[in-house]
Amino acid sequence: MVLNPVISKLANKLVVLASASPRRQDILRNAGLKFEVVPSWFKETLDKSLFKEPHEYAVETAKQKALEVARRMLLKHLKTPDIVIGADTIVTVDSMILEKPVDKNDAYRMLSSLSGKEHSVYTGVAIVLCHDNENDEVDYQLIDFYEETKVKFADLSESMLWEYINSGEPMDKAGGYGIQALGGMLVEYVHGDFLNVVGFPLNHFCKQLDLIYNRSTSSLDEKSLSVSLSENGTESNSLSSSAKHNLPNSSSQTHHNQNTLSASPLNKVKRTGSDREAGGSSQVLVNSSSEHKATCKTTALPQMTNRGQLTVHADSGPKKEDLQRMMELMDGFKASKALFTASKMCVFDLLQSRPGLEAEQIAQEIKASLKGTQCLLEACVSLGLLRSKEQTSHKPMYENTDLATRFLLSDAPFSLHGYIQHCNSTVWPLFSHLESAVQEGTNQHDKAFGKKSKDMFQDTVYYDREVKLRFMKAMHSIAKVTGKAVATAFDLSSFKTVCDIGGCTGAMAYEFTEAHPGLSVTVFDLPAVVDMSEHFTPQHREHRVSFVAGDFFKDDLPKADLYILARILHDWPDEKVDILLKRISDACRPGCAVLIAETMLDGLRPHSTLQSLNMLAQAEGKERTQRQYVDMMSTHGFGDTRFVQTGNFLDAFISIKL
Ligand SMILES: Cc1cn([C@H]2C[C@H](O)[C@@H](COP(=O)(O)OP(=O)(O)OP(=O)(O)O)O2)c(=O)[nH]c1=O
Repeated sequence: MVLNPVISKLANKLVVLASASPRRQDILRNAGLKFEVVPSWFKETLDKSLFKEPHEYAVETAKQKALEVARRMLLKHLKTPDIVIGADTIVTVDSMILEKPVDKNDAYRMLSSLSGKEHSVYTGVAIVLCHDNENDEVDYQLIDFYEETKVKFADLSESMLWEYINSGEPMDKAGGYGIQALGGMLVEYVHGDFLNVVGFPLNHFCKQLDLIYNRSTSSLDEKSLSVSLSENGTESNSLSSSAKHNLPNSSSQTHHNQNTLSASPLNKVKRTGSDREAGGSSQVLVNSSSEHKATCKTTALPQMTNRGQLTVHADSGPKKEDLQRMMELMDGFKASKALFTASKMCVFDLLQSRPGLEAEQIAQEIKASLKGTQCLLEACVSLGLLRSKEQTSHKPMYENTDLATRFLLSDAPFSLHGYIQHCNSTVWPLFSHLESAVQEGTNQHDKAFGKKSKDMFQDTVYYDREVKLRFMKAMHSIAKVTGKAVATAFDLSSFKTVCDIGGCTGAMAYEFTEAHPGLSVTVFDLPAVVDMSEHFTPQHREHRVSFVAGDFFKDDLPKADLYILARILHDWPDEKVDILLKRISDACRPGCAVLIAETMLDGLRPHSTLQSLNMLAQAEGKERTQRQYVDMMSTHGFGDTRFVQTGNFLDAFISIKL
């Protein structure tokens, strides 16, 4: 058997999957591969008209995804992965390339074009192999291939199409369908690798690994394509251009369902910096084949010095995009505070009930100066929160944008008003002491509010009715916005009883009972919280949610088949997480499960890393990576872990008690 020895060759390597696709993660994890997930930031916007064949587009996109991550890991995280895997799945029909639909109408357009026809699904895969060499450089090799699978759809009626679209399944999938789930019902036949349709051609991938690791590597050097990593993460020479012009020997031409290995030769990114380089353009050394070496000059390529520092060499002045980015970063706090202020002064609620008011009228209503109100309204317009319309009097009138209507009204179903007030009143003062938080490694309640926090929640949140209510409203609004995505992330049909540990107002619990008619949920939280939970009981909902008061570090946990920990573990340091997980593990029989919803640090997305800083300044904990959670869970006898990136603020994973 070829597959296991191949996967085991990667056991001690840092393997990185440059993909946010939960399907790809599942396929590779189920094959026994251990890897880190670092989703690529490469935007899938290559000009399709430059590619002669659709699969060339998928391969090129996969390459750019993998190269972007390889380069970012090297430059930003000072960590050299051994292998980075990128992939891109597209559907093609009638000479059209279909990617993920942007909205329901787009999904309709795609699915109706597939109805009753055979189409092709291509997944392009790129494997970037990285090696540190003796000269403190990083050598790269790039291998790519693609796989085609043919799929035939049945004739789809309008009602079927819309029922399927309204299920929500099409939205994050190429061609607007998921063959592995409800979309399977639309399919008459599949010719080729099923997993290729789901997002990753596992068999072909293993064959390529076999060629890389189990056969002679000389073939890697014999191919004549070269690649270097330029500043914007795109390749600067022959590989990408060959794909575009479809040259003979191009990797994208020769790989269709074959086991042939094609790879770029060794490419070196110099890590050593010198005075000479600091003054001029930087160099990327490229061995373009075993026969000759080429030196490819690029400008402004960030370089690692031998002390691991990053230096940027620029020939010209600062670039516009860089300045723009710096400006955005420096202005970030001003934008947040403008949002918080307008929200606190109820500007959005006012304009919802009376759209089209002028600045003067708004100033009167919110009891503020005209000058200040004008500045605030203009800022909100520039941030996309309000729209202004010129009148003949030249005085603009204001109304909410859709974004404001959806998230900023105090009574909207997905209102973030409560969370924004918490950010304004609690997080903002804490963040003004971030420097101390970083120096001391502790929360800043003492400096920001004169509150020592021996018992964190009791001393910082629940000591005062108003502060407690504000905190509960914040947790309530976040749980309402994230709840459905978490509740529907997994098939929970084998569970009957759920305990939502630290479930606060029950907002998450209600989402679970709504999504799963067979479930009943007990919310377990401190007496101070349970006392006030009836303020948040939703109307018109079936009530399979009950509340039990207790301290999850001390009191008996309610019995359940499934324990939910949503935004709980990030509050606590590892020692306390261990205590809590042990208590849950003791309460679980084999087959019971824990569902954790947190933002994961993998990929170092700003939302997650900033949330981790937030936990530092506000609590005792931090955000963690998938790996860290898996390790914690396995210490307490849980395994068979499945992750889902929900696309919402929270990611989710479920672990089963073994
Ligand atoms: C056709 C089809 C696609 N898909 C999915 C696989 C991919 O996740 C997605 C295609 O989009 P991709 O752009 O290939 O991948 P992605 O955006 O999900 O993740 P990333 O770019 O970070 O790698 O469609 C299915 O899950 N089932 C199907 O039947």
